[in-house]
Amino acid sequence: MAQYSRVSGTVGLITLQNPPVNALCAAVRQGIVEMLKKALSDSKVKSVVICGQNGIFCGGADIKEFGMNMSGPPLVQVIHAIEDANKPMVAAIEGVALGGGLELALGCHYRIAHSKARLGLPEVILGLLPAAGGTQRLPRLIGVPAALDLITTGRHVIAAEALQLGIVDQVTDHKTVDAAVKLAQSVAGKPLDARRISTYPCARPSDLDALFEGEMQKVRQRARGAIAPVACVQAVQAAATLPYTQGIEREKELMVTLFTSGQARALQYLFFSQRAVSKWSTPSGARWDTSKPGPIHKVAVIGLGTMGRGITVALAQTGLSVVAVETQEKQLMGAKKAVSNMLEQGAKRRGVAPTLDKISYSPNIQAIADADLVIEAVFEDMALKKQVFQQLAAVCKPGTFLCTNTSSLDVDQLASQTRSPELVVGMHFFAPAHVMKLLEVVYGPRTSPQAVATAMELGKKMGKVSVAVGNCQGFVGNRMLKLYLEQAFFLLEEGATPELVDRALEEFGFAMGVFRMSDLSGLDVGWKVRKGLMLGETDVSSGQSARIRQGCRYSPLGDLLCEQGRFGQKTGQGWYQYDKPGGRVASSDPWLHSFLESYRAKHGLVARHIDHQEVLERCLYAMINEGFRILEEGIAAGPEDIDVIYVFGYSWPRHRGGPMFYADMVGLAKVLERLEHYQQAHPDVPYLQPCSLLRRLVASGSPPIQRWREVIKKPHSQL
Ligand SMILES: CCCCCCCCCCCCC[C@H](O)CC(=O)SCCNC(=O)CCNC(=O)[C@H](O)C(C)(C)COP(=O)(O)OP(=O)(O)OC[C@H]1O[C@@H](n2cnc3c(N)ncnc32)[C@H](O)[C@@H]1OP(=O)(O)O
Ligand SMILES: NC(=O)c1ccc[n+]([C@@H]2O[C@H](COP(=O)([O-])OP(=O)(O)OC[C@H]3O[C@@H](n4cnc5c(N)ncnc54)[C@H](O)[C@@H]3O)[C@@H](O)[C@H]2O)c1
Repeated sequence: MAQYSRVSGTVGLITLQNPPVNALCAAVRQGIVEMLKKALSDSKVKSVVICGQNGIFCGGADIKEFGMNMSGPPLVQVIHAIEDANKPMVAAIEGVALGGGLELALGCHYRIAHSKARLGLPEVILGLLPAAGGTQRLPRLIGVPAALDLITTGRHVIAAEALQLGIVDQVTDHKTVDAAVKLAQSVAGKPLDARRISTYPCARPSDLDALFEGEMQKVRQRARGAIAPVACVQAVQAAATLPYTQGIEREKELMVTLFTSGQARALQYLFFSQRAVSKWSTPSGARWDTSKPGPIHKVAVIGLGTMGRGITVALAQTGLSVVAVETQEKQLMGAKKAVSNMLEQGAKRRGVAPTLDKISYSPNIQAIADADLVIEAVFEDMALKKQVFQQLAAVCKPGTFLCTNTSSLDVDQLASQTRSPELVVGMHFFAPAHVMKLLEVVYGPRTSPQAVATAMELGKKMGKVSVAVGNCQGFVGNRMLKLYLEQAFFLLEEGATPELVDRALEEFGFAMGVFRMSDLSGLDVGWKVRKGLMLGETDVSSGQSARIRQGCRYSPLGDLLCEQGRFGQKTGQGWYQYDKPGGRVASSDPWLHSFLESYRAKHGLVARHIDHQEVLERCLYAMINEGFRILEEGIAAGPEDIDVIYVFGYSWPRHRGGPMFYADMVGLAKVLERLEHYQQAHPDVPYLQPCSLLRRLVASGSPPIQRWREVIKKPHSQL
């Protein structure tokens, strides 16, 4: 777990050994203490280097230990022992020094990093703070403003920036351990008092109070209810205002609060879920570790509207050759300009050269003949997409993977237009496609394991968090979203306002409530989909109410707004009003309120008081119930898949872990009880009927989310 050797005669070398990232588990901490004793008691050793095996210094505390009883020496004490050492201690940083790993390095008297190394204190992303002295040492080393930035955002810096900030003393392009040994030799015997960071005074900017007040305001606004960023500011404030020993006590006190919070559990669950989804499997037995992706060098994109443009940018940024096809001349011209702009802006931000030469454009589908993979992104129209897939089958070379970016249409129907349905797979990107991290990879019953593996691998290369899901209407994300939106419409019918619904959801942690979000994405998008499903038009001849479609409750409110030309921000009016078409600042619209009143009067609806709790329960539990159906049908392999989709694709607040994790936190019995309540109150909404998987989980004693898969797998007859 930690190895000791003597190198170059006088340098003790302690190597952390805990693959894959040398996390500081109990055995590693114990190992460091023992090896340090050895080094300090070896009279031949004049200085000591600490490094990590396999080119990685240290990924921090062992996150897997957090849910368990902690044993072994506490990290804070291990780091104090290093700092107190009477021989120079040098950290040789390769790969990463993150969290506790960087804190360990800050306990050393000198730090040298490889030029490609990344350093950071990302604890805030796990709902924690750097509690092994990081909040006290970093501000003393690099100043309060820079430390606040790193600790509250958790961002990683590369070695050059670390050097500039003063976190490391040297950067090397050569073998880091060799350079560290040289440094260790050069400082042997030198006094160490001025090298112990905990003894440094913390430089206080003159406007300290104003600085912390401003930072606190900024962080609270960004945090949307997350408590860790706020605690990070409080801990740094302690560094700036208290002596080190008191500061470290404050750090611990704040950490205990965070450590035992549901938010830290949610964020750590998300950390492992994000990694777990890449280890995909399908009900037919295909798996990530037995399915080999096909080689992809050239990708074609068909249709250069909103999505096609973003996908083209994301592919070119990955370094792949792209052939982009658009049949409308004007769209093609616009796309060329827009894609080039996006690439140039992105390259400027990242300090690299734009990859414009990776893309060729054509109005002709024949241009894609030698592509290895095609992503279709034409209008959401089944007839058109079928036609495009027939063309693809005729034009593409044998073995080309054919992907669709459809957001809800049946991938199997498209596969059936081709001679090789096993090569067809959904690649559902989210807008804007070059920014949003989520990719749903949609497999049908005939999709080959290789096609899934290829789409997942391509997503990974593009920097996406890819989740493999089964084929059904709306897949996972949009299928659940539909019910969330519908409940919000029903709440308006029953007496709520868009402002009330949005406030409840924003207080919960969503960046935007459902109505502000709809205005941003355009009300016409959902209207088109509903018309496609024949939900958006009243069949007057049937004599049925406009509020009943296909035998179930339906709210035509969104359709009525679209019929008035109110498409949201793009037209300057939607659920809110804007100062001009394209305006971004939403304000309440008296027209909308009187429209809702007349609508209710017309349909004999009496407005009642609706509180935030009901908004959350109606919108979120309806969606969660659908999540259980999705799990029961095997459309998603586990709750982690759904939660990752919601956090990365639908801005679900990260500190709440995702909808299924939230259900676990609330308590499955409570979710079931409230769904039963709402189902009785709204018998015309069949999907409020609690899903049988939810009932089975409650009947099995509501096991924690990590054990749901066991219940999902059990045949229903065992109820
Ligand atoms: C009663 C209450 C008392 C409370 C008292 C509280 C006092 C507690 C005092 C504790 C003091 C600790 C203080 C410290 O400040 C806390 C921390 O250090 S938290 C950890 C901070 N570090 C991180 O957040 C880094 C996380 N990791 C990464 O960002 C990346 O993994 C990486 C290191 C950049 C590597 O990325 P990749 O190469 O892409 O690889 P993967 O991400 O796929 O990871 C590979 C594999 O490793 C697992 N893993 C990674 N990091 C850790 C880790 N820190 N601990 C455990 N496991 C880790 C990862 O899960 C992958 O495994 P898999 O999931 O695939 O099996
Ligand atoms: N817009 C979104 O937020 C979003 C998000 C995820 C998925 N999607 C899906 O992505 C697809 C595209 O959506 P969009 O919003 O980019 O549409 P869009 O209307 O912006 O663009 C579609 C483009 O396809 C072009 N086109 C039509 N027929 C063509 C053909 N035969 N060959 C080449 N080009 C053709 C059109 O000229 C147009 O430029 C749809 O399936 C949609 O459901 C959209």
